[in-house]
Parts: sequence; C-alpha cells; structure tokens
Amino acid sequence: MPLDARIYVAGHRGLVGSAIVRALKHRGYRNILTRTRQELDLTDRRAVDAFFAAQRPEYIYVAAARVGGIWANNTYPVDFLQTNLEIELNVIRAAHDHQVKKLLFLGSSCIYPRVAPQPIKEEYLLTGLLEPTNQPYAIAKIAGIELVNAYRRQYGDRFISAMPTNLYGPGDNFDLETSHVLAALLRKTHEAKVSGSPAVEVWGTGEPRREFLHVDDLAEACLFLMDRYDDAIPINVGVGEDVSIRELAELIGRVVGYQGDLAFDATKPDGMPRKLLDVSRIHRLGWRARIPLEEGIRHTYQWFLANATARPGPSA
Ligand SMILES: NC(=O)C1=CN([C@@H]2O[C@H](COP(=O)(O)OP(=O)(O)OC[C@H]3O[C@@H](n4cnc5c(N)ncnc54)[C@H](OP(=O)(O)O)[C@@H]3O)[C@@H](O)[C@H]2O)C=CC1
Ligand SMILES: C[C@H]1O[C@H](OP(=O)(O)OP(=O)(O)OC[C@H]2O[C@@H](n3cnc4c(=O)[nH]c(N)nc43)[C@H](O)[C@@H]2O)[C@@H](O)[C@@H](O)C1=O
Repeated sequence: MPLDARIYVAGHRGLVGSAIVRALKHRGYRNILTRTRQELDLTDRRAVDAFFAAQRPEYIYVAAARVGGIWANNTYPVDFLQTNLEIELNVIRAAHDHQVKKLLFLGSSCIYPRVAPQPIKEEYLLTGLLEPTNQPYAIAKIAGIELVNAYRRQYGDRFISAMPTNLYGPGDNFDLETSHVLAALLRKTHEAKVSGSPAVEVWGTGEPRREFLHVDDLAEACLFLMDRYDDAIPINVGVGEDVSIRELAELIGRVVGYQGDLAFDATKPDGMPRKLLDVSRIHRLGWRARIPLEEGIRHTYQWFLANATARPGPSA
C-alpha cells in the first residue's frame, strides 16, 4: 500500500483495530479513515454505502464485529449471529460496489470443528461440528469468509480472510462477563492480590488448551497479509504453541505477584477442548509472531494498571 493510500480501519477503537492503526501510523501511513459506532453504525446499510461513496477508501481492514468470550457468546447468540452477519454484508458489499482495491476480513479460530485434529490446518474448515457455545458467532464468521470468496470468484475482487487465534494485549476488554479468558484472569488475579483474597475463580476445569497471540503481532500480520497475500484460503495467524487454562492462570499469578490459590468452577463451560492453529502457511510466506507469552502478559498488565477503567465492555 502506498503511504498516502486511503485506508479504512473498521473497529478502530477495539483491541485489534486500535493495534492496526498503531502499526499503520508507525509505518508512516497518513490517510487512515476511522469512524466510531456512534458515527457510523455498520449494521446500517445506507449509512455504510454513503460513507464509502463520500470517503472512497482504497484498502479496508474489517476489525469491527460483535466480539466476546465464552459467556457472552453463549448468552447473546442473536447478537453474535445477526450483528456480525449485518456488518459483514454491508462492509464487504460496499467494498465491492465502491471498487476497493483490497479488503482483509478477520475471522476467528472458532470457525474450525470442535474436535479438529491439532494443530488445526486451514483445510479443516467445514469438516465437522462446531463448538456449541460459539456456534452462532462461528457461523457468522464462516459466512463472512464465504462472502469474501464469492466476491473473489464472481468478480475477481482482491478480498482476503485471516483467522487469528485467541488474542490479548493493550486495549482488551476487561469486563468480567464479556471478556476473554486472559483479560478476565489478569483482572481477577490483580483484584485478588489487592483485596488479599485467598483464591482466584477460574471458569471450567482448567484443562482446555488455548493459543494466545499478542495483538501487536496480529497487527503486523494484517499489514503483511495486505501486502503479500491474495488467495481464497483463509490464512491462520497464531504463534504455534498453546497452554492449558490452568497453566495460563499460574503464569498470570506469577506476573501479577499473587500467592493465592486457583478455584476452578466446573459449572462454567470449558468450550473447545483445544484450539491450536497450524501456522505453517503464514510461516512459509515469511511472517512469524515475535512476542513471547510471558512478555506479552507483562506488557498487558502494565497497560491494565494504567488504563483499567478506560474501556467498558461491549453493550448487550
Ligand atoms: N479478541 C479476540 O480474541 C479475537 C478477535 N478476533 C476478531 O478480530 C476482530 C476484532 O476483534 P476485537 O478487536 O477483539 O473486538 P473489540 O470488541 O475489541 O472491537 C470491536 C470493534 O467493533 C466495533 N463495532 C462493533 N459493532 C459495530 C457496529 N455495529 N458498527 C460499527 N462498529 C462496530 C466497535 O466499535 P466501538 O468501539 O465504536 O463500539 C469496536 O471498535 C473481530 O472480527 C473478531 O472476530 C478473532 C480472533 C480472536
Ligand atoms: C476468541 C474466541 O473466544 C471464545 O472462545 P474461548 O476460547 O472458549 O473463549 P474464552 O477466552 O472466553 O475462554 C477460554 C477458556 O477459558 C476459560 N476461562 C476460565 N476462566 C475464565 C474467565 O474468567 N473468563 C473467561 N472468558 N473464560 C475463562 C473458559 O471457560 C474457556 O475454557 C469464543 O467466544 C469464540 O467466539 C472466539 O473466537
């Protein structure tokens, strides 16, 4: 992308969108378009069309979505299915109608079958049943991938999809109901340390395994893919290593300096037993994650301490 290209980052106040904007600015891009949800509701087709007609973006990162952890996904299935379908339809259709040069759509590793062989290769998509706690969200994301590929096939549009693994970092959502596990445990562990609580509550059995990618690494991958990738296969973006939720909770305890115990609440769902992406495709292209998990958690904890109240959770 030339440095004066008009680049629209949809969802620029979120975890991913804010990291993409940071990375673009760091590289010297000077024509970055952003709109908050209040300024442009992406579920409003007419408003989206008017925005594209007026602003004529040339490149788009689609990082706007209804996003949340296992509890939010399980509790608001309509929002996770309907809002995400609407955003995808409106943004991808407008990108085609207004001749956008390239679009990157962000999916998620939850699109893959619940019991896929590990590590999960891109070609396992649509080979088995989905995890019930996030099936509506996963189906919306699969529809987004399909729409991207339909535009590629029918019109030759240079639209691509990337599938990140579980993310964390500065700008994450620390709301205990709607957040993902890493942000939730960081906050709970910090609060337990401050209040002198004897244990931190950890949902589920602690046995599921997850892979965690720092959002600044993801942002670098998104810029890399925008320049280097042009294929219908939705490409995995991860670190290639995972930890159990128990190991994650213990690591967070060390980073925060908390001496208490872990109390597992097995009435809460575990979700997918394991979600480790096969990242050999993106490695072959020449990109790999750089930020080790412990360093990334330390960095995120510093951000949390400085900004903990800066961001409310997504509204229901
Ligand atoms: N977080 C994770 O662990 C993972 C995320 N992803 C994907 O990355 C993408 C970004 O996720 P993440 O940054 O974590 O999510 P966040 O919740 O942090 O950010 C989502 C952004 O979307 C915007 N948004 C939501 N609804 C609308 C709407 N109706 N109109 C306009 N803007 C809207 C929000 O805008 P506003 O701030 O103005 O409300 C917000 O900036 C998503 O596609 C997600 O599926 C994939 C894998 C893992
Ligand atoms: C990114 C991804 O995110 C979601 O999938 P998930 O990986 O299951 O999400 P999660 O981060 O919320 O949980 C991971 C594991 O951690 C356990 N866990 C322990 N204690 C807490 C806790 O306090 N909060 C949360 N949220 N989880 C906890 C929790 O029980 C589970 O076993 C999907 O919505 C999906 O849509 C998606 O794309």
